[in-house]
Amino acid sequence: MASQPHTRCDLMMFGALGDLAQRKLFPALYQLERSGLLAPGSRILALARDNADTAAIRARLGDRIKKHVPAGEFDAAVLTRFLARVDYLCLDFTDTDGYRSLNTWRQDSTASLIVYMATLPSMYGVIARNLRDVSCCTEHTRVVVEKPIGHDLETSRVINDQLAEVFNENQLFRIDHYLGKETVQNLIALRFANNLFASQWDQNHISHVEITVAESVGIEGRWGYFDKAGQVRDMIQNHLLQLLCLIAMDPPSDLSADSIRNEKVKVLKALRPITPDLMETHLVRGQYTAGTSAGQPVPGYLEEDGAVRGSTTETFVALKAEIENWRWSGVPFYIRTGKRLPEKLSQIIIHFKPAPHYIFDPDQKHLANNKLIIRLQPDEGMALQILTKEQGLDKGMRLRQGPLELTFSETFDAERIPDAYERLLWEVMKGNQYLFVRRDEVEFAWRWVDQVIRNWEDFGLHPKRYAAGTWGPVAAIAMITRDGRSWYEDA
Ligand SMILES: NC(=O)C1=CN([C@@H]2O[C@H](COP(=O)(O)OP(=O)(O)OC[C@H]3O[C@@H](n4cnc5c(N)ncnc54)[C@H](OP(=O)(O)O)[C@@H]3O)[C@@H](O)[C@H]2O)C=CC1
Ligand SMILES: O=C1O[C@H](COP(=O)(O)O)[C@@H](O)[C@H](O)[C@H]1O
Repeated sequence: MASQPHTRCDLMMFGALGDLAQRKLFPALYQLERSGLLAPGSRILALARDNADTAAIRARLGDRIKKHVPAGEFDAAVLTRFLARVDYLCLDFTDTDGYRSLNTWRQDSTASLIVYMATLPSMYGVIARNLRDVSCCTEHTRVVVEKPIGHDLETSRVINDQLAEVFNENQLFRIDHYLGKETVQNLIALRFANNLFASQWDQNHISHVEITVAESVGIEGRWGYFDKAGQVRDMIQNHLLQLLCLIAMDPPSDLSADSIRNEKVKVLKALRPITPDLMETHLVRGQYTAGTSAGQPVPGYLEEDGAVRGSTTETFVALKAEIENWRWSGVPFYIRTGKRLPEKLSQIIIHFKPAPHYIFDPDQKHLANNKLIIRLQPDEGMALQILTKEQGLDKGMRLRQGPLELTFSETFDAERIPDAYERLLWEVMKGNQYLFVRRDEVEFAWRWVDQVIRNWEDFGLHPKRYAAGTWGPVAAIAMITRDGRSWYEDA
């Protein structure tokens, strides 16, 4: 991370007492303070509808920050310094007149204004219009909005239109927090700084790609939200498709936001629809039943707090995505993501094709594919599985598979890996949009996801059960096995 604070900012945090703000955003702002990256004079206005004063809200935020920041990174003096920047205003976001107090807080401040909408997407348009009506924003105001943008293409267009009534696209910072993860950004460095990979990155050299984003947690008290979304809307439409784009996109001509986003859009446009005739071979939906997590018994999805009996929402999905373009023709991207899987693990495996002519022991031919394993979380790093000769006089030319290994925490010691939200907030402060999602990306992703959902509904594809603590329904294993492959498991 750059070591200089950027320009002075006034940050308005709508939804300051909500789950995201308390668990992620304020701890991330605290970390920026700790790293000396909040410019002197930068201020934060916490906005929520609790009737409380600034002192009470500072105390509450202090408690939450202490709870969510690792003990070794907590410093009472930093917290005091940080909380001194925070003011609180009680506001119902629908109350237009109440917004005049925002101008009082700004007091003709010349600091850059950042508006963070950490609240329900149905509020985004309301907040935007109210800010405009009291003249609280200018064409320089930066606006951060959270995912999901809508429930489908149509509703996302409504939200995007409402935002566009007030703000230009270059003012909008649509968050996909996976883009803020250090290792996700590393995909760009890996692919475009190393000619070794750049020259091998296509259907001539790669047989298939696997993307796994597994979570061990269940619904975590968000059943009401999650049941309307499901794993495809909650994870595939945004995080997983963004990962796929970063792996599959053509080289951008530079690192500017639009160069990168143009290339990602081309990938989204080239995704093959999963039509009804492909439902049984390309898509598996799952829902967890009671099982275990970290050795403890856990309830099934339909037994969680707030659950409604009979829900057919998926908590797991595995799918085979195909990209219909020159580079990726014939290279399936196997994607799986789910809740209550055995561990938290996000990784991408690039499976290279074998050498054109094999001259070693036929019994070892199954070893012949090189693999690049990119570990996004935890234990961030990369490993290239290569073949070498077994050591020893009696071994002849027996092959052995082993990794060329790069574990970031061991190789680049001491550097703490910043949380995604720290990075993203820092980029908003700098006004850099390259880690944020442009409107057409959101809409092309919805277009693809909408047809997947429409087709499974028409087809009647119900979720298959899997016990909490397992790797999803067996059908997900069958899907890849049918193609003569298997999900990568670390030996
Ligand atoms: N939580 C998470 O881990 C993640 C959340 N997100 C997204 O972030 C956004 C916020 O999510 P989350 O924090 O979980 O949601 P919460 O419901 O916890 O927070 C939303 C906040 O908005 C407030 N709010 C709603 N309507 C009004 C209003 N009219 N006036 C004033 N305040 C209002 C709520 O206040 P009140 O309590 O008084 O109703 C609440 O504090 C959502 O878009 C969500 O999809 C994205 C990724 C992960
Ligand atoms: O956006 C979301 O992401 C989290 C997973 O994020 P991670 O950084 O912990 O991998 C997921 O649990 C949540 O359902 C989803 O809304």
